[in-house]
Amino acid sequence: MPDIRTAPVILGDEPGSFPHRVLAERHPAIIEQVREAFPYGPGQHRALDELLSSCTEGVIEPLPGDAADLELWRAWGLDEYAGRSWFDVPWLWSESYFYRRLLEAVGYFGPGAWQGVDPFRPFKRAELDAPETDEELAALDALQDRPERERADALLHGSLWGNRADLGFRLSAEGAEAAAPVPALVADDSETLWSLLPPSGTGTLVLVADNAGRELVPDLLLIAHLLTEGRIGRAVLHVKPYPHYVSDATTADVVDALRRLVAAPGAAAGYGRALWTAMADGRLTTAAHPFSRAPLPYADAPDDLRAEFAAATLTVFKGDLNYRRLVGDRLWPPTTPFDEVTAYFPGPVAALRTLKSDVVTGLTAATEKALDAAEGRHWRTGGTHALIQAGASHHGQRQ
Ligand SMILES: O=P(O)(O)OC[C@H]1O[C@](O)(CO)[C@@H](O)[C@@H]1O
Repeated sequence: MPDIRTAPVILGDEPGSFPHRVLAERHPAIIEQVREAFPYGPGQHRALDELLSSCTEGVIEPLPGDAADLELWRAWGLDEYAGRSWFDVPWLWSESYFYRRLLEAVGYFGPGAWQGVDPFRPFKRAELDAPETDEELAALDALQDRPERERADALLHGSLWGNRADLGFRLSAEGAEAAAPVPALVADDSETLWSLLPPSGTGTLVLVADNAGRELVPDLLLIAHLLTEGRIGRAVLHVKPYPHYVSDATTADVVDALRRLVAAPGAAAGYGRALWTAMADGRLTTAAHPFSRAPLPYADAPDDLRAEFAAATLTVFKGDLNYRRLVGDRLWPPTTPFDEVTAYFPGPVAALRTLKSDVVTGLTAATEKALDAAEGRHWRTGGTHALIQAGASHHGQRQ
């Protein structure tokens, strides 16, 4: 039985490793991509230049003394990590702080005319407007006559594989969508997941969203189905209070996705209208908790958030980043039981995630062996594999 207290926290300090490449290559690429997407002024260009040299060869700088979230970041470890190399602190922390600094550099926090302008909006919009989104929505028409469980499974898989459409990930994994995933699902607890949401259910689903655009649309379709079919009475969609990790969904992205759905032809509009009505009568709400963008695992969630998770019938975490935060961003032996690493979680919990970083738990030894033999380490980060994990047995104990 793997010792869950000793799995090493992932750092970005090993040249050639996946986390190192994200810090050394992806972050500079994101800076340039954002710079090119907007007619920024000289102050913003200067700030982006400074961020570029800081994150590649400098150290972690503290936040400005008047930053509204300074105290939050200090509580999240800023005092401990300021002055150290971006590569030597926990990778999750380093990445999350990079996005905080990027928003700062483009004037997102103001004051000034650029306050609140999402630097990732053009990429999110392009994805929502893409012909692939039309195709995915049109496919809903053929689903309408199928039995409920079949529709539920199709929408669950749509939400799961929608996670492959993450924009930041595409910067360095072009072609992942076309690759043949073998085996596609490395763990499949969908029976457990459905048993937690029986058709006669009236409970609350908390869905901790990941990316906007082509991931958020199928997430919303899944929620619409669960509400309409009475598998849940309420849903709370957790989004980020600020733009984060390139394509993470904010409330503005939920609005864009809902408007896209109601304007679509065919069955898609019906899902959109059902969601619109559910928002109006309170069965669907969005939440943007500050901890959603914390550089920390969910084991450190504050009491109000833990209470919300404890009260939910099921909490579903979407995507790679949320998975890292749910199980802890550590190099677990892949056979470490999912139930064990989520034992701290205060309620039933599930994860829908395509694999885009080294963290993984809950595999059988045979699956791990087959994947290693076929692909070396690539299966962990290539985005061609996915998992559905669910656990109902938990003790809610803090680690
Ligand atoms: O959008 P997702 O599924 O959370 O994936 C984002 C992932 O991309 C990365 O930025 C690089 O893999 C990870 O840090 C992060 O876990």
